[in-house]
Amino acid sequence: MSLEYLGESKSGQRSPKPLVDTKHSHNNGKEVNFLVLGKHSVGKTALTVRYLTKRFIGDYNSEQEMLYSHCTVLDGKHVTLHIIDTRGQDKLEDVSEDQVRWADSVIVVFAINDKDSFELARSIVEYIHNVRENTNIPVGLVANKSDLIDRNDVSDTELTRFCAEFNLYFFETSASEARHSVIEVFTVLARQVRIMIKKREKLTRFMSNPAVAAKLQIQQSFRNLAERAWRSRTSTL
Ligand SMILES: Nc1nc2c(ncn2[C@@H]2O[C@H](COP(=O)(O)OP(=O)(O)OP(=O)(O)O)[C@@H](O)[C@H]2O)c(=O)[nH]1
Repeated sequence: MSLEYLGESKSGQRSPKPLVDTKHSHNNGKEVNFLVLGKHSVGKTALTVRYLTKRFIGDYNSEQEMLYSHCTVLDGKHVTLHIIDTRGQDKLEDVSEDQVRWADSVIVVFAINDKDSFELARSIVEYIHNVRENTNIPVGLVANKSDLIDRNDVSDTELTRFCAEFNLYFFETSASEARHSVIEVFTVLARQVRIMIKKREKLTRFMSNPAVAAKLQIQQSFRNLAERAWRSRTSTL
């Protein structure tokens, strides 16, 4: 495993200067961009650091936004994960649209003992959905601090409905007590990103095949002819 710290930003504006080039290059899924969002103190840094270093420190610097680059092996293939651990949002306006566009996958975190953090997570998910409407990216909803189970403030029904509505990958994690739950978040989402990229590439190859393009064109011409015939028939009636 190699871990490389690439940069930091103290900006908390809606569209801070991106830490990385926000133009997308997929490299056949060899690189995956993760964006970690959520209200202050829900455990974004704890989750990210736990995943990268195996450690739970307990006290983190919340002033800085960090970008990490991490090489790992996923399903037998080398993959580099770029992870932006954001500073934490107080309101939706603190989310950077540039970063949402940069991401191949977004991890939206809330803490189970903080109902407000769930409400903000809800708004963030809706925002991602609007910004990325044409590109279906895997979005993970992470209920962190699951070790504080007796202080759970968010109902299962509410969660199930929300996840179904937005097609979210749901995870319950405890950065402090269960590293395996944290690994699962990054592994499942990175795998989904790779699957989606492969599907998109396959479709692009299929569509760029001249025989397929010609067939589609012929089908479209028939459709246009049929539509014209139908229109002229209905206008004479
Ligand atoms: N009990 C418990 N505490 C946690 C867990 N994860 C994080 N914490 C604690 O929650 C507090 C906030 O954690 P951070 O990782 O700094 O949260 P953050 O979302 O990065 O916060 P900002 O950077 O301010 O946005 C710290 O005191 C952590 O020790 C967890 O799974 N369980």
